[in-house]
Amino acid sequence: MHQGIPLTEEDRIPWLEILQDALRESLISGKTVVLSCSALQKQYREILRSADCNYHHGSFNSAVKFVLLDAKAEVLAERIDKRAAEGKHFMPAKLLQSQLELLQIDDSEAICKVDATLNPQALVNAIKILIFGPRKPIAL
Ligand SMILES: Nc1ncnc2c1ncn2[C@@H]1O[C@H](COP(=O)(O)OP(=O)(O)OP(=O)(O)O)[C@@H](O)[C@H]1O
Ligand SMILES: O=C(O)[C@H](O)[C@@H](O)[C@H](O)[C@H](O)CO
Repeated sequence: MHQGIPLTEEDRIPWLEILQDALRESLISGKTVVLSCSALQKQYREILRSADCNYHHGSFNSAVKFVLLDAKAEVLAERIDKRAAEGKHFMPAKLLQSQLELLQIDDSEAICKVDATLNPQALVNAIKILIFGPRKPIAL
């Protein structure tokens, strides 16, 4: 990617399988974890959902939940350019288009979307509500 060449399926699958193992370990030990991963395609997300030993392929009902940090291409391009200018990241902005072309979200997956232009704390709050539901008022 650093050289401006997108990854291939063959590059991604073994990596996703390593992530699946890491998620499975966390699920088995009862830990709640956040995994940040592009998981652009439905088939990639299925690999991660299968970290839940009870997962039935295609049911989308897994202990592994997905949240899409949703932003327009222009916002993403601006952020990538800024990062590249600071020399902080391996991915050149010219790879953004191929990433967006690969991003495939199927409505039936019911993936939670949050507006990635919110500030980080507002994003965390929104994600917590989507995953765990609203906080219950404390009974007096
Ligand atoms: N909510 C936000 N508001 C404003 N800027 C943000 C926000 N989230 C991220 N950014 C900026 O966008 C850039 C990318 O953010 P970050 O490195 O967290 O993304 P990432 O998805 O983890 O990236 P990658 O997977 O490519 O490493 C950074 O310059 C960061 O400061
Ligand atoms: O599968 C891929 O093509 C990669 O995981 C990418 O998605 C990037 O690494 C990411 O966009 C930058 O963080």
